[in-house]
Amino acid sequence: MVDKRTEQIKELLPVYFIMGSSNCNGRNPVDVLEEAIAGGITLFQFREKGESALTGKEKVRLAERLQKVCQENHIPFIVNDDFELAIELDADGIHVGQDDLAAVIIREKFSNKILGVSAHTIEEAEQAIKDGADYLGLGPIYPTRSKDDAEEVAGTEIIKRFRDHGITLPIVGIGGISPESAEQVIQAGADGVAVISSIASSSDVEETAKSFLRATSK
Ligand SMILES: C=C1C=NC(C(F)(F)F)=NC1=N
Ligand SMILES: [Mg+2]
Repeated sequence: MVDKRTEQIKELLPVYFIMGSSNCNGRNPVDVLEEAIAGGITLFQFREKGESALTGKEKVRLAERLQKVCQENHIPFIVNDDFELAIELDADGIHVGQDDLAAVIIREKFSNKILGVSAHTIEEAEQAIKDGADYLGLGPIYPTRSKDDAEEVAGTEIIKRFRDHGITLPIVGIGGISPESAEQVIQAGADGVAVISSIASSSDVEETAKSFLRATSK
């Protein structure tokens, strides 16, 4: 059964750029996002994390500025973890991990929005599907420098295993993915790659985003 919602979500996942102020090497995150969009990213997640992360009003103001760039370019704006912020901004969706607010609660309050869930086991994936998740984030596929409390490196094997188990929900791989390794992530059965530092800290953000788009176009 070809589900329309699933197809719509799959079209958003090929190059899923994730970023916060700490990923931009001191550059203006608005410029970085504009360049990434010019390079063809298909989805954006605001993830303000790390010791230098903005908080309170400053975080909201940056989120609003990045959301505006996304709206001007018809790129959905997803918020990581922070449900209050997602509601306050009327974001297009939210991404939560296993230690964040339960997906089932979010699904109730944030009904027709995009809901992404990080999963490391088949059980977590099946629970997320029951809770109404639109896509799963699987990883870290390769060693990552963007998340200091990442689970152990899974390799593209995790994607194959979930697909072989019969998980058909859209999947995006995350963790240390480069333009060179992106194709293997797609070949393993993912619908896209989620990228933080390879794009955000690139010396040519637009070109790097373009190379991911080429690597993930089926
Ligand atoms: C920890 C994360 C894992 N996966 C994803 C996504 F790529 F969106 F699925 N985002 C996160 N913030
Ligand atoms: Mg989280």
